[in-house]
Amino acid sequence: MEEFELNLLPLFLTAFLSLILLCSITRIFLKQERVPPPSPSKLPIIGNLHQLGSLPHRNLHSLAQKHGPLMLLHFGSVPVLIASSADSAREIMKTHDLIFANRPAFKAFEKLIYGCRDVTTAPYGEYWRQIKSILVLQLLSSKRVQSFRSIREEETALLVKKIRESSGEEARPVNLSSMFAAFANDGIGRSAFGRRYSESPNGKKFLRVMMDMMELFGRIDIGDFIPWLSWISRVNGFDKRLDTAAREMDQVLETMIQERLEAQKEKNNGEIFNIMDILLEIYHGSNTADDAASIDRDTLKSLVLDVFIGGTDTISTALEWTMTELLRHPTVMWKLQGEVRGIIKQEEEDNDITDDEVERMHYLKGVVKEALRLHPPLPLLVPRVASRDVQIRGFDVSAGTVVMINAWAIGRDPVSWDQPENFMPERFLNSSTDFRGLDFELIPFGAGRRGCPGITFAVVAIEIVLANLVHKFDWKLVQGKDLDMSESPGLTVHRAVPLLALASSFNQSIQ
Ligand code: HEM
Repeated sequence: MEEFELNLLPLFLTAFLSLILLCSITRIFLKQERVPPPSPSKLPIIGNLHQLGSLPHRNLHSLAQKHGPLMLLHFGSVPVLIASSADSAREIMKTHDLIFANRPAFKAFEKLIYGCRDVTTAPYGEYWRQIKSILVLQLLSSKRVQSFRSIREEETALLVKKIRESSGEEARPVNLSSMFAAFANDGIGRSAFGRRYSESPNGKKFLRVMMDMMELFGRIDIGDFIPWLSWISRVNGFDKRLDTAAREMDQVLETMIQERLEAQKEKNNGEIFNIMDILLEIYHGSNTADDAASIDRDTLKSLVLDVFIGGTDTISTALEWTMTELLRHPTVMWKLQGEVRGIIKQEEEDNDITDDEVERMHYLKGVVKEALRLHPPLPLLVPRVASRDVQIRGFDVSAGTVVMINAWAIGRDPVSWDQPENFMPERFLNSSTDFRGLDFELIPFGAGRRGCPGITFAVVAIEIVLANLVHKFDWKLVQGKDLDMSESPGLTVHRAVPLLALASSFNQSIQ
């Protein structure tokens, strides 16, 4: 028996060693089979962070031209997938939308937005589904956007008045950038809180803190990418700035809630007409919508921030770039004026342009699409993160990889667009290509589950402003000055220098 056991030992040992060998070979073999997307070379510790520069969409576009439409970069120790073609965007936001439905939890988001309790930064899951449905079905539905029509019309009329006044008899240059910013702030302010916030002390503080927040969002916090260097943000004051902005914003929002509750008591008519009113109803449990979920106070404030952060800078930037392109392309401007002035009948000349009339302005719609193609306000959209391992266009992408989609590069991709660098709204006239998330060559609003819920709100505002500006004025560049097309760094990419133009009032009846 002993002899038998002894004889078996070498056999067991051989079998055991063979098994280990087999496992190792299989592992090596499987590892070799994993094909990561191509990567530019990186530096120790910082990875590819140094290649982002101040305008990452442009630098990533140049890198993609060398390495392909799917690249794997490393920001510090974090793998970041960059998608720069319509096909790769489609795979991420349509084929594998669920896997990429999460957002990375950056520290600025966590600190500034109540631990990511808003729709934009909340992790994908039941909570996000509930609050997104509040935004989509209650705050930004087509019906609700329609109900804000009088606000849009009044704010547009005010913009036209300001242009007339600031231009004067002698046609002084008008600063369109600052006027568009005021239009977006006041339009959203009135839709959200029922009043123009640029007029009250608390509102002014709100706008100041909001600007601070936007600046902080646009910064790279080194600790998000190289965790052992997170102490730098404590030393250089970044953490303190985040804490101060979060505290100040909370105070301002609390004051707004109190003001709104007081206003409701005074009126005592329970009339619901703005976003804060609806949110307060949901918060107090008196909302009667079928799917009304309850929300706590931090969620209420986070949703207000969603509307402000999502809507103000983006709308004013879109207007700024569209007018820039119109001023640089007088033939397009002339064609657009022809369309708008042809539809607005002479006797209505001083009346507001209606939504129905705008619906018939097909060239205007082409102009807006073309401007958003060349100048998506958020050129890298809002980052997503892979929740599990997945293959994209034959490449292996690991769970935890952050994903950035370069909508700016996709809008200029010669594979999708003829003469991509040229501003040609005509390209949309006989085309069904739209920006609502079905055509991946044009995705200024993103697509899929995490797509922008504010498209209708934004587009009707942009269209009505442009229709009025080209209807009521003739426009020229400030004499002798070519338009500087530089972009300013940040999450939302504005013009680096304000847009100045000459406006002269147009009177249809004397033409
Ligand atoms: C021209 C105007 C606008 C542009 C270009 C724009 C663009 C975008 C983009 C690119 C995203 C990310 C989409 C994705 O990950 O696929 C987004 C998300 C979002 N936008 Fe907009 N947006 C605009 C206007 C608005 C407005 C007016 C609001 C609200 C009033 C708004 C609220 C939001 C929110 C809450 C999200 C987060 C959605 C989510 O994560 O589920 N946006 N927007």
